[in-house]
Amino acid sequence: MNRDDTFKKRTRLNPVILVFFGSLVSGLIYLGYTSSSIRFKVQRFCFNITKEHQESVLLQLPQGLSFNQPSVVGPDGKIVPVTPWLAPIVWEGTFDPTLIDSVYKQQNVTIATTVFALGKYTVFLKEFLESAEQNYFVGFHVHYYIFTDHPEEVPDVKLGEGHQLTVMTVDSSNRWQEMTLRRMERLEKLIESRLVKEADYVFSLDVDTKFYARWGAETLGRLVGVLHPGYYQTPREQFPYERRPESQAFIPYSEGDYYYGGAVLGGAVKDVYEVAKTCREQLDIDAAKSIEAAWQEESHLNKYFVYNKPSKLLSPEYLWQDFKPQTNEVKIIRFSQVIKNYAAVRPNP
Ligand SMILES: CC(=O)N[C@H]1[C@@H](OP(=O)(O)OP(=O)(O)OC[C@H]2O[C@@H](n3ccc(=O)[nH]c3=O)[C@H](O)[C@@H]2O)O[C@H](CO)[C@H](O)[C@@H]1O
Ligand SMILES: [Mn+2]
Repeated sequence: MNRDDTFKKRTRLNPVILVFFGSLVSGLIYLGYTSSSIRFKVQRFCFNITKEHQESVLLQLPQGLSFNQPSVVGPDGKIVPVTPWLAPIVWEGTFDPTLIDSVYKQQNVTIATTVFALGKYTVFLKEFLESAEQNYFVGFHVHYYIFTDHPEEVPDVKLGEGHQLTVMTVDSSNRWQEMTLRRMERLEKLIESRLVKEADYVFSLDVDTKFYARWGAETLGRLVGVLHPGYYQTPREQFPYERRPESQAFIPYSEGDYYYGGAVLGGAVKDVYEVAKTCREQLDIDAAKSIEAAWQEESHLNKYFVYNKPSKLLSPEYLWQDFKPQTNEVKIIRFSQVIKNYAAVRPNP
């Protein structure tokens, strides 16, 4: 058969093939409109594409860009509910708790929560866990991972439905700075070994804290940081960012929008992994040069957030300090640092 014959054969076959595929396609379209299961699959497929797209948008910023510092409370005393890159700032009154919980319940999400209690900090666990059980993601799947060098001191707190706790025994350190900054490395490893399979979202929280009010699905997002209660009305050149250029956490006086607290870091497992891994790498570079940033991992977290913007910010309602009097703009204190005697709980000054 020469090339011409093949060509003729193909052209002769074409109408048959066309009719066949034509009926197949119209049949599928018909089924698509009549069969609910196919329609459901088509809808799910489209939904996944949209979701994937929205969730993967990284909010990166080049270094050296000049921009004005945004305010958190306006001159009229009113709260500002959004950042200049259009991320929500979660305040009381900006969300409907029942509605937002229902939205995330549909997705059957699991929230991993890492808490470090090394050395004498195990004393904070009881109040932390008891108050969390009253307020923190009530009715959701929550898995606490308690990292400690004293597993026998983890209190037996009754957990609500869907909540579970795993004790992770780790080596002791003799410097408090070491305990706080190694959280990044331990979080990174935990995500690699377990959380990728066990959770959708993860929060890393300070243990010297207490919940006073609801903390629910309004805090979920791709990458979540909290505004530090001590600096949300401070000019950025006075932020306690690391200012020595030798440190990887260095931020120039003309940059940075907010000062974030190291006590809360959260988001989707994959996005928090990027933060933990990057901060751990930067901490390692600093350690090799014998530099420790002003506020350890909090300084590195702030550096990360200046150039990789969080997709959601929690207002200081989500990180207060018990010694700080409540202010007008803060209608509800949800989570707060308890008053601690530094000399009594830390192993070194
Ligand atoms: C409110 C807030 O944002 N606090 C941050 C701030 O001071 P803080 O005074 O809150 O630091 P901190 O003493 O609470 O240490 C941070 C956390 O490390 C753990 N820990 C620390 C010491 C110890 O002996 N055992 C132990 O388990 C524990 O989970 C504790 O909550 O700066 C720290 C870094 O310098 C962290 O970024 C804190 O999150
Ligand atoms: Mn603390």
